[in-house]
Amino acid sequence: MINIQNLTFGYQKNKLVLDNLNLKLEQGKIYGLLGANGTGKSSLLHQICGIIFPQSGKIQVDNHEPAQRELDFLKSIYILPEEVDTPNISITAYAEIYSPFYENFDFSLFDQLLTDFEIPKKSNLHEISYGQKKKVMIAFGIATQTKYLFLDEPTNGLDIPSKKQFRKIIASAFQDDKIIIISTHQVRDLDQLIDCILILDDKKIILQENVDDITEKLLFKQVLDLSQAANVIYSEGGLKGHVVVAENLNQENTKLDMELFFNAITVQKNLILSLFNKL
Ligand SMILES: Nc1ncnc2c1ncn2[C@@H]1O[C@H](COP(=O)(O)OP(=O)(O)OP(=O)(O)O)[C@@H](O)[C@H]1O
Repeated sequence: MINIQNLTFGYQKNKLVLDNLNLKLEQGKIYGLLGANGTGKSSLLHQICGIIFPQSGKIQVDNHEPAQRELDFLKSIYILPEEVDTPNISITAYAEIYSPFYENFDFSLFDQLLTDFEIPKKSNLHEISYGQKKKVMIAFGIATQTKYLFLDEPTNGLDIPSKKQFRKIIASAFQDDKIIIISTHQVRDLDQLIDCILILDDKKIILQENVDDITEKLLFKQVLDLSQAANVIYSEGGLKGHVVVAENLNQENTKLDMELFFNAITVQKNLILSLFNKL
């Protein structure tokens, strides 16, 4: 369980990045932390991990306060940073050196994930591409089997087949006792993987909704002509007509289009928040 109360943080005292942010996350869900560039997604994750510390407010991860950096807490959490910085050693050596910290590290799972990503484990970390490095670190993170797994922009640098593989790997590695947070502004990559969406905007989490609850209230569809859709909240025109977000007044069953939803909330923030009783 992660419980954040009135979290306030800034790199400079008079310039807050997060202001009185509240958030409660429960086990068994993959959360998508969405927000525009610079809204503070990484800063939030780094505070939950105890890498940087709040100015005020309280963060609780199970019975730990991250800023205390207790060993039991640090062992239960793995964060893949947005920028990966690796030593000049082989992948095998990396796993041997860094895995002992994680008592449930699964070497055979690590090998399997490297095979899935088509990366020879004898490769040197300085002699593979940025995308390949990122895949090694994703595989390492999953193999740690920590209760908390935070992935900051994990699909940056991954090619399209690898993004697809990433979604598959995360979905199959996920277990009910874990919390995964994937922070990104590349929302399209995460369709079908996320259980609950968190939107960070204006220094706060302005929306926390399960995907099922979003599609109960909103529908996402493609129409040739805008007159074919009622109660439209947001639309985008394209070559094949329009994609729309509309109020779901007749309990239609449609699939969440995360990118469209994110764009809609950027343009129609108050209207969408009011539908979710967040205003
Ligand atoms: N080390 C730092 N020192 C000072 N300011 C920083 C530092 N790191 C981030 N910032 C600022 O804090 C704000 C939030 O940055 P953060 O990296 O948390 O945002 P983000 O939502 O993760 O962005 P992105 O999507 O671009 O990765 C930005 O305005 C950024 O310029």
